[in-house]
Amino acid sequence: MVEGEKIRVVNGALQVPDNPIIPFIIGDGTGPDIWAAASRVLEAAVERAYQGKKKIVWKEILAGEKAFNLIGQWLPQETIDTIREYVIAIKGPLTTPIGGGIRSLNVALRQELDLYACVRPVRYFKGVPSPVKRPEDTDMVIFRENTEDIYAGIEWPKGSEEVKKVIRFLKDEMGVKNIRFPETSAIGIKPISEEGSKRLVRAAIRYALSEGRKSVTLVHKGNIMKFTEGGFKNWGYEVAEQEFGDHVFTWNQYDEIKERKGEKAANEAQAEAEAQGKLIVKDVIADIFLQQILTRPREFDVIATMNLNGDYISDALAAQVGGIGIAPGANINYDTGHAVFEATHGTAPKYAGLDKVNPSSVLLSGEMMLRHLGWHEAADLIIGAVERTIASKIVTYDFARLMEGATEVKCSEFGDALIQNL
Ligand SMILES: NC(=O)C1=CN([C@@H]2O[C@H](COP(=O)(O)OP(=O)(O)OC[C@H]3O[C@@H](n4cnc5c(N)ncnc54)[C@H](OP(=O)(O)O)[C@@H]3O)[C@@H](O)[C@H]2O)C=CC1
Ligand SMILES: O=C(O)CCC(=O)C(=O)O
Ligand SMILES: [Mg+2]
Repeated sequence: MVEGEKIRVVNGALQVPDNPIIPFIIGDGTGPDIWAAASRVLEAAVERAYQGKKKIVWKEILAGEKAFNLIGQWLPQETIDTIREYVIAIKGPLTTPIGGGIRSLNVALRQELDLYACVRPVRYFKGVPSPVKRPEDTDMVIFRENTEDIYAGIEWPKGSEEVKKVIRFLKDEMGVKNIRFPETSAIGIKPISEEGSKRLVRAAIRYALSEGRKSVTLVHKGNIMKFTEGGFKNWGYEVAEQEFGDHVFTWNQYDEIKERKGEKAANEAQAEAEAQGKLIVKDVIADIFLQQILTRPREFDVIATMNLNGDYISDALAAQVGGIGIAPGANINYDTGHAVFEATHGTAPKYAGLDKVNPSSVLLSGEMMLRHLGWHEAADLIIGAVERTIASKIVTYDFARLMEGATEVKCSEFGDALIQNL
């Protein structure tokens, strides 16, 4: 019998008791190692911040290999129902086989619970080894659409009756002539909707305004995928202009002024908007964006993008501030209040059970969770502990191999060091 109380959503706001029950999924591969270390740090931070007045009551829920081995199901309905009931959860990584087998359980959870925003902050901790000269210039928050795009999993394999039917339909009824090798093509579908795009961009803009961020950049490949990724860009500007009015200035507005009054007037309008502290909503094509985050990261702040772009961008940006070992995230539905916190990285199978990898990503996902609950004091303690531990050069293998004079410690020992530094 688990003691504790449920978190509730009342009139759109989270009501967090002092002893909230928080379901967790331990995860596959390195999941058990990082969860063991991170959960101890989270508990210690809460204890230190509130001296027993607040306490998390963990409730394990099953998914992935553990669920399959115990009850023969990869993602039990009970797990989804429990997260729905308890509102907030945290999870370790889950394995997805490549080229066949089950579809991603991570994606399934996001879709089942309609956790439409994958929020991944990317910030630098002093002392972390990085491949770029000024890693501190990278300070961005990715808002990745989490329920649509090719992650909808609508695809058919080469040679199947289904793919033959789809190709026949495309050729005979839709007049499609440019499937280069129809006999040997697999086909996938990319749904991108106005609702899905708008709710994601809306969340990104609200976040940017509430956090005093300077810009939201819509990242897309709308030059090639005109109606899907191009639609995302257009709907993004629409939501910015129609719903946030005077609080924003968009590059769409810039273009309109430029067309009517010339470039000088458009530049002046943007400069005035910036001087007034308005949020700049701009867009960039995804390929050049991947260059510019390296060459001029200071120009980017909050990023709003679709599912696949967001997946690539998350790992690329994580590298700039020290890698996937220190890359947290959250999957959030801002309308229902449901949120599942999880690291950006996967199961890192070659390190499973070695007590080796960096637990910081799942720990910092927990730190995001504490902030989400309004437990800022405990969250601040964790940030301080990460800063101090890295400054003392006590680090896991991923940082140690790139640092001079570092003491390499195990995953669990890094957890111990963090607790000492709380
Ligand atoms: N949300 C989720 O649950 C996710 C699940 N996955 C799944 O995970 C599985 C493995 O995916 P893969 O592509 O190998 O990606 P992973 O992120 O699991 O691992 C790739 C590499 O990243 C580094 N890494 C990962 N985690 C850590 C950590 N905690 N500390 C330090 N370094 C770390 C390691 O680098 P190095 O080798 O340099 O030491 C590792 O070999 C797949 O089944 C995939 O589908 C993937 C992403 C997210
Ligand atoms: O579901 C998976 O296996 C991969 C997910 C992923 O890469 C991500 O969420 O960033
Ligand atoms: Mg990924």
